[in-house]
Parts: sequence; structure tokens; C-alpha cells
Amino acid sequence: MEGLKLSMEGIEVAYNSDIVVLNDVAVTGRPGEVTGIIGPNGAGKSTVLKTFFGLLRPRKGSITLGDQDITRQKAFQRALEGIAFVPQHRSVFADLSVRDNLLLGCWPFRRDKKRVARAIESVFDEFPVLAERPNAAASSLSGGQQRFLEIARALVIDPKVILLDEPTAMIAPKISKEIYALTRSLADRGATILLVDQNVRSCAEIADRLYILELGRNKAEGTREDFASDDKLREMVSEWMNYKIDA
Ligand SMILES: Nc1ncnc2c1ncn2[C@@H]1O[C@H](COP(=O)(O)OP(=O)(O)OP(=O)(O)O)[C@@H](O)[C@H]1O
Repeated sequence: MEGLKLSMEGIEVAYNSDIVVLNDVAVTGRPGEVTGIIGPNGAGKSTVLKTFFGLLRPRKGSITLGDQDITRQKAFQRALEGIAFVPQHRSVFADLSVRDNLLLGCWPFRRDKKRVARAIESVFDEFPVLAERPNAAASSLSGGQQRFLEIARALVIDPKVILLDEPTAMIAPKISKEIYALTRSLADRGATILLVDQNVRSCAEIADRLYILELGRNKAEGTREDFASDDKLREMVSEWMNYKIDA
């Protein structure tokens, strides 16, 4: 996997034209790193990921992927550039089979049959639990397996950047652990990971870098080392540690 730097600078986003939810926000994800985005409910964490993916249009600011300005690109173009998004809420097609859900993830390159076959084979290698049941309806899978299917569907494009919005919300602790291990391993293989998480402790454990957002603004940021050595940053995170644990 080859990652690319994904960056937003001076981003302002408003819902319904006047409710500003991101105000001059700057966030950068780097290849080979997990970048955690934490903060209270309503801080704007999900909005940051949606804006990175092109689902929301910023009123101000710019977004760059590698050295390319993608601020005006639509979501499907960003998918073709290698940005994958796993949204917070359940997004499998319940009545479709595991394989068909994965094939839908291959939509951007559907005409390249060889690539489609390779992509499906590769995610089946990564997720044996899905490979065992390619024809099962997605709705027949457990909650954890459906989450794996959502992640697998994002991986078929062989992404450079993966945006994960609370991947372990409502997921049992054992599976959550596997999801965190997979997240770390994707970064170790070179991908750029941006992880929004309410489980601050787990997020801080696997992240190389953390951003803290509050009320739609950057509150603090730093590398794992910064957070370990700077008392103020450490205090800020420990305040959040027990804030909300999903599982
Ligand atoms: N579709 C929408 N229309 C209007 N306001 C919205 C919409 N989606 C989110 N908001 C508002 O934008 C703000 C930021 O929401 P966002 O979901 O990005 O926060 P978050 O930090 O991800 O919080 P949570 O942890 O609750 O998911 C909140 O005040 C929220 O009420």
C-alpha cells in the first residue's frame, strides 16, 4: 500500500448555509501514520471526514492530496484518486451478498475485470471470515462481521488514504481489538489513516498523531511523543480518556 498526504487548511464548513460547524480547521494525515481525531460530541469530527471525502463543500479553505489541490473534486473523483471512506453508520447493502457488496466497492474501476478479480481475492485473503461466506446476505452477518465487510469494501480500491469514522462504535470489545489491530497494520503497510474515535484511550494507543477538536475548531495537536512529553497535552487527553467508551 502506498499512502499519500491528505491535508485541509483554513476550512470553513456550514450546514444549512448559516450554521458554521468547522471554523478555520487544519488537519493533516500522513503516509504510514494513524492520525486520530478526538473531541466532544458535536465538535465536528465526522464533518472533517465528510469534507475530506467531498460529501460537504467547504466555504473557505483548501484540501490537498499529495501535491494536488482536490478542493473542488467530487466524492467519486476522490475515490478514484484513492481516498476511501467508512462512514459511522451501518452502510452495507443488507439484502445483497457479501461478494456483491464488495463488487459495488469496485464500481470506480468496474470495466477492468482483472483488477476487480484481484481486488476481491485480496480482501478475501485479508478477511477469511468473509471469504468463508461469499454468498451470504450481508444482513445474516453479525454486527462485527458487517463492520469488517464495510472496511473490506473500502479496501477494494487499494486506497492511499482511509477515513474511518468511529469504526468500533457499537462493536463488541473482542472485534474492536481486531479492528484497531487492522487499522494499525494498514498504516504500517504504508496507508494514510484518519481515525475519528470516541474511544479516546484506544485511539491514543494506536495513533502516531492526535488532533483535538472543540466546537468546530482546532484545540490542540501533536505527535505521540508530544503527548507523552508535554504535560499540558497529556492532561488534555487524560481529561478525555474516560469521556465515553463505546464498547
Ligand atoms: N446534516 C446536518 N445538518 C445540520 N447540522 C448538522 C448536520 N450534521 C451535523 N450537524 C451539526 O454539526 C456539528 C458537528 O457535527 P459532527 O457530527 O461533525 O460532530 P462530531 O464531532 O463527529 O460529533 P459526534 O461525536 O456526535 O459524532 C454538530 O453541532 C451537529 O449537530
